[in-house]
Amino acid sequence: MKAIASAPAKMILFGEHSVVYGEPAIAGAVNKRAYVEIKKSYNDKSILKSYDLNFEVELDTRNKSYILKKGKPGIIRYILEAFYRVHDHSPIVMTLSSEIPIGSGLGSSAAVTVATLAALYRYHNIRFNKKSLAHDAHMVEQAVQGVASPLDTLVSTYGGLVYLSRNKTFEPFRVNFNAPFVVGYTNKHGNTGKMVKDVRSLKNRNSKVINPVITAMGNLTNYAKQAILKQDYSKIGELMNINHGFLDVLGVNTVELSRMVYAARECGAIGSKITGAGGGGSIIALCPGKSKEVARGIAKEDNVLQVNFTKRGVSSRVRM
Ligand SMILES: Nc1ncnc2c1ncn2[C@@H]1O[C@H](COP(=O)(O)OP(=O)(O)OP(=O)(O)O)[C@@H](O)[C@H]1O
Ligand SMILES: C[C@@](O)(CCO)CC(=O)[O-]
Ligand SMILES: [Mg+2]
Repeated sequence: MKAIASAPAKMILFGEHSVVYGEPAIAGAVNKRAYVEIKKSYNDKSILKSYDLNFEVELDTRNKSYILKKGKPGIIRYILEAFYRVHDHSPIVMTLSSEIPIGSGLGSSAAVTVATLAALYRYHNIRFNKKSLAHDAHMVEQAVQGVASPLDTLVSTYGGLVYLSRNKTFEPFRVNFNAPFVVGYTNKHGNTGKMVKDVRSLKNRNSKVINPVITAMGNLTNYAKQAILKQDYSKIGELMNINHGFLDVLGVNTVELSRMVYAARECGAIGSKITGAGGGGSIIALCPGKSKEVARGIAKEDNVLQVNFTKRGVSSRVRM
């Protein structure tokens, strides 16, 4: 018997970082996924491995520890946190494969966490639904990162384009929003846990300056919600540019991200901004009628990822 699960990456359109302080955010699932398979091990060892990410770990479930046979511990921490919450001591082999660039602001950690938990629940025949899964995945991200909003794990679980409000209710957008975005990413990775902590200490050191910025980011997201409902691309673009400026204020911008953001605008994007935690990672550019030009402009020095929004969230099953 095998348990199989997959979950999508996400793109944050508005509200990264400010969402950690309870401000609203808008994000959508995209058609790049993380896939997890869990099956019984035929020796007494439990192994977690990924060919894509080039790691292999032997689990010591009784001591909640592990031996790293190959690769970097990074993303493994999310998988282990999920395992220790659900798994017993029975030996298994878990394989992860992922189409999502890691540490690039596209929610690789959330997708891996959601897919791992869903596969574990299937493997152990534990009842779950999207609400409980999104909650549990958020707990895992929070445990690993210290601080995390529920946004990434919600989007990865439910799929679609969603608005997370100030009181943490989340609403799917009822419009068919197919705005043409180009994603650019650098080879320099960000680390969400570190970026969130850096923003928090900047905020603590300069609260009277940074607190109003965070509130303004929330207000901006609410304007953006209206603009999306009206499919008003030029307003969305204008708000993306302002949002990028605020993220720069929070200190999560980098030379590479700036380079991509301005290259995109020069090539005809009507809005461009960091997406995700920053410190490396990705930008998104809204470029109606100019996608090819913008992709070419970014690709001169960085990488382009072709993505589309998807309604498909987590998916899981058991195969005999
Ligand atoms: N090559 C790698 N192999 C394994 N883990 C990695 C590798 N590169 C980065 N990591 C780890 O992967 C994790 C990525 O999660 P993180 O939340 O930082 O990024 P993300 O989810 O892709 O972006 P965001 O949270 O901004 O959407 C980090 O813990 C990082 O240490
Ligand atoms: C930076 C952040 O807002 C988004 C990371 O994709 C962190 C979080 O919401 O947990
Ligand atoms: Mg993450």
